[in-house]
Amino acid sequence: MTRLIVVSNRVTPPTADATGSQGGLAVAIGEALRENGGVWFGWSGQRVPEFTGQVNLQRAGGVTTATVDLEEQDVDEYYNGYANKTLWPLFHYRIDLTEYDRSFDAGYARVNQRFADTLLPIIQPDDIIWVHDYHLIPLARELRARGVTNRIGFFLHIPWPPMRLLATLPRHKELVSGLFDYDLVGFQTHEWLEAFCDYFQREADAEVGDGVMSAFGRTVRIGAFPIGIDAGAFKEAAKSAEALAARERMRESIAGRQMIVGVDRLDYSKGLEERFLGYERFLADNPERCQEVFLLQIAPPTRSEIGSYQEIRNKLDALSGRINGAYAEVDWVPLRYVNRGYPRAVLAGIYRTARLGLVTPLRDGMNLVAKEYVAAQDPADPGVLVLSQFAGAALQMPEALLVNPFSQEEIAEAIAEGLGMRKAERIRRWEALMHNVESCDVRRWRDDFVAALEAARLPVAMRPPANGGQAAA
Ligand SMILES: O=P(O)(O)OC[C@H]1O[C@H](O[C@H]2O[C@H](CO)[C@@H](O)[C@H](O)[C@H]2O)[C@H](O)[C@@H](O)[C@@H]1O
Ligand SMILES: O=c1ccn([C@@H]2O[C@H](COP(=O)(O)OP(=O)(O)O)[C@@H](O)[C@H]2O)c(=O)[nH]1
Repeated sequence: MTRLIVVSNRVTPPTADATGSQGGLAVAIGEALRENGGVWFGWSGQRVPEFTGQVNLQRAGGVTTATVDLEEQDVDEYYNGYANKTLWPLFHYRIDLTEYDRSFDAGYARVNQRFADTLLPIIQPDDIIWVHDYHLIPLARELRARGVTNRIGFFLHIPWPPMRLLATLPRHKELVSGLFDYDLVGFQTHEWLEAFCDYFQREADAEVGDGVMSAFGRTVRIGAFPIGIDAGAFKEAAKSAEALAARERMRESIAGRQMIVGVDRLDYSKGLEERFLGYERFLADNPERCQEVFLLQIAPPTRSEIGSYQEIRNKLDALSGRINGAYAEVDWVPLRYVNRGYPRAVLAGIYRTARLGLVTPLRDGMNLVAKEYVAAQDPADPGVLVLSQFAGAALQMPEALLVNPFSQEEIAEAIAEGLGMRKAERIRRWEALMHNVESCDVRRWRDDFVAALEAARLPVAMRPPANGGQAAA
């Protein structure tokens, strides 16, 4: 039987959910592998004085993980450096925050080589290999150089930037041409897929056909595969004992008010500063209503060794203090700003209690929180989703109140509209949103990608379309 090997920077076993520290990629991969078997390979998250290449195999929650520790310099140059100081801001259109440093390039190349060396003995002839995200763009090239002929697919969880932004990256073509060593390259949306094609057409005279692109003498399959959640499990999680306890706790503290909720890693791409300003505008514009409302913002710190993340945290500390200082009363604070993570079952209970889900990233590959908020709602009395038009999820969720997250006015108006929305309208919108969350779930994402990867070397006439989510996106 074909075995699936998933490779991502971080490997978070399913048991880690108790800490609430998972990002969306970890959540989605855990769910995908639990059913299929296979191995999840990547960094353990541990730092050691010297890289040994020793692989730690573990089985937890139905998933086999194979992890390696990285040395301090690797973490600095590869994870904090090239991945998160260079590629992350650049791919989220933030060239003002992008740092270019040759030592980062070297560390990034070294870790990709180390991943290839340690993964090599695990690979069996019929395995298909699925590589995730911007940390590992050169991995297929490294594996091919070591003689690996298995099918290898790549999925980018974050946006693909416009050509003119990508061109600001030193040696950009050298980096991204590595994607032609994969058999299939997938994106969250057609918008990112188009930007990808545009780059190679302009920079490498690529030819784009039906689900394929040719350049550098090679042809790669391409497609859009929007990631989803395990909607059924999340719906159930919202009714679990943990969720019920969270709802009870929230109900007491809400004291009859309407709760707005935001849940995001503390990342500048999530638009938290603009969100707080939009909410402040709502408070200023609606003095008669504001004490009936509060915003709960859950924002676990992330990548906190990086200066731009320390800066956004400082800004949000100051801004939340300013808003509460200006508006709070002895028995009410407008903004509950919480810098810690919660398990998803607890989040499910919190989402269900909130009248409004506020999801306003400035740029986001997909955004699973938007889908989780919808899945957790009570069908008979659902809340309203306010969603940034710049999240990948917006293409699939047009029934949300879509906003430009850079506009304080639009955020303030959407909050007012959402809080005042009549039940019939809330139900109508929620049913349409839920239909999409359920039909484009994490299983469909996995099945579509894996089927396209399995078929990647078939003659064109025998291939299924490599456009998994096209109809839904
Ligand atoms: O591993 P970290 O550095 O702590 O970051 C967590 C993850 O963040 C990013 O998630 C992306 O994937 C989500 C699922 O596809 C998507 O909904 C979201 O829009 C993306 O930002 C990152 O891409 C992952 O590699 C990280 O693991
Ligand atoms: O305290 C928290 C905050 C977030 N999450 C989960 O982390 C994921 C965030 O995924 P998303 O795609 O929204 O953004 P990312 O962090 O991957 O950029 C979602 O599944 C959240 O439920 C969590 O488990 N606990």
